[in-house]
Amino acid sequence: MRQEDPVATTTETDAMRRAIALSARALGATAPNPVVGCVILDTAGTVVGEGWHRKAGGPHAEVHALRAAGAAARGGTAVVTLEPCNHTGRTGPCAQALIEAGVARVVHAVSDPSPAASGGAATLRAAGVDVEGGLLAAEAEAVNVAWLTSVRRGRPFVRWKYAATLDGRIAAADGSSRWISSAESRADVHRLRAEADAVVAGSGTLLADDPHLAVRGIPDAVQPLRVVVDSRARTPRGARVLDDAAPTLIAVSKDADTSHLPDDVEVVRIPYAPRRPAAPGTAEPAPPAPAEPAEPTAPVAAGSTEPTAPAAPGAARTTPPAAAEPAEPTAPGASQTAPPAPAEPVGSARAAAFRPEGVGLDVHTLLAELHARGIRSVLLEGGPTLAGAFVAAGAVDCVVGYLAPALLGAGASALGDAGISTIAQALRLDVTDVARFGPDLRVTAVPTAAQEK
Ligand SMILES: NC(=O)C1=CN([C@@H]2O[C@H](COP(=O)(O)OP(=O)(O)OC[C@H]3O[C@@H](n4cnc5c(N)ncnc54)[C@H](OP(=O)(O)O)[C@@H]3O)[C@@H](O)[C@H]2O)C=CC1
Ligand SMILES: Nc1c(N[C@@H]2O[C@H](COP(=O)(O)O)[C@@H](O)[C@H]2O)[nH]c(=O)[nH]c1=O
Repeated sequence: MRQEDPVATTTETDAMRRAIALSARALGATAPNPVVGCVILDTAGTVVGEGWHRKAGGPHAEVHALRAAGAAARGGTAVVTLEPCNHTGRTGPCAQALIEAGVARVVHAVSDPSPAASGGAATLRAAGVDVEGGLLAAEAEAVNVAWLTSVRRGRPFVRWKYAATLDGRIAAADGSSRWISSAESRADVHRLRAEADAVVAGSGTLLADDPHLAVRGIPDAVQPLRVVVDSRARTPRGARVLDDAAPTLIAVSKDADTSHLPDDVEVVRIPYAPRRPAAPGTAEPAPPAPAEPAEPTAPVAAGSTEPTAPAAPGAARTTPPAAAEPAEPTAPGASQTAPPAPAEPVGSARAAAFRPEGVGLDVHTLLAELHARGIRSVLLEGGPTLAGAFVAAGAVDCVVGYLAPALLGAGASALGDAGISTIAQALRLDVTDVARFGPDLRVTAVPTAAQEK
């Protein structure tokens, strides 16, 4: 059934468009909070105040906008992308602030789905304020999709990004992959990193590429938490991901030896994944499957067995000074620091042989751990083995593929075993956007609604 269009003036619709644009300015900077924008119109419909929520713990969008409007807000309209909050968190309830400012009408786009903060519309109505919801809801939802998904699913939103040739290869037969996509595409990836709270890569990618995974070339970007999913703690001491450009977390198994890692590297222990059957025709042997009891995770400092206090929500990120983009290695596999150990083949059977349980760490527990740290959006940068595990776990909410007009004919394909063995099980997607970046195409797609769990 189609929802009734909200009753709103053209001025209010224009103001909502502006509020949505304002909210997008803080993407990647507000975790664990949503992005929110607000515009205040006076009684004549003139814009008298604007604001957006800039970071967790700081004033909400409505408060910024009301401050800018001053007395001109009285009798006016607040146009806001999310239903005003109704609770006292680190700041006071926005519904109350709007009532105290004498606002006569509130137009919001999206209702707040979080149990703690919802109810603002009812509070406003009870105080005699005219409230209208649903204006440009789809546009506002699109900007806030990560936060809204994290509230609805109780885990971070996951955007899986890869760069492939037109024949679907993400690396050549020798494992080299730098670079498949163009400089323009790679610059866009830094924007995706800046909008994410965490960037996640597997140990295969770490060992093959020695990736850096921080945001480069975007001044004032809030750096995401770099997460390496590395059951056996094979991350070498000199890995680029361990520099101080951004915080880093190494997720290892309960029994991994982390003594070689620098003392200040944060390590979290995650249980192994339960075994899942390999798709027919894949090299991965299916190990026996003892039930891994669900375990609480305990963050530990590297080389220590003592749990350390998890970072406060929203505290996982730092804002270092804008760093210049370092010169990229041009030779395949060439890195700027001590080269890491040679990579194992993609989906290595040897790696599986180490473990009596499933392949790698449990994706759900990993995401729960990140959620508990205030992470609301994850950019999964592969590689194909880890991406396959995320797809198999039903934990990919959006796919961003950069397709380069090149052919390789051999080498790893974009996605490893995802537990899909017959065409009827294909994970069908809806394409939501196609764009050009230099010579490449960027295709954005989301799982079709029918398959959403
Ligand atoms: N073009 C592109 O966009 C990209 C290309 N690449 C290329 O991909 C190749 C590396 O691919 P790949 O080896 O698949 O790398 P991955 O990054 O997917 O790492 C796979 C490894 O991650 C570890 N792991 C931990 N938990 C899990 C889990 N739940 N499921 C699966 N694996 C888990 C396993 O090793 P362990 O148990 O020892 O931890 C596993 O072998 C390189 O050639 C690289 O250049 C990589 C990323 C992007
Ligand atoms: N090869 C390839 C990509 N590879 C991805 O980028 C990571 C390198 O990140 P960084 O070291 O921070 O530049 C690498 O580990 C892998 O995840 N990405 C792309 O956009 N295009 C490409 O052609």
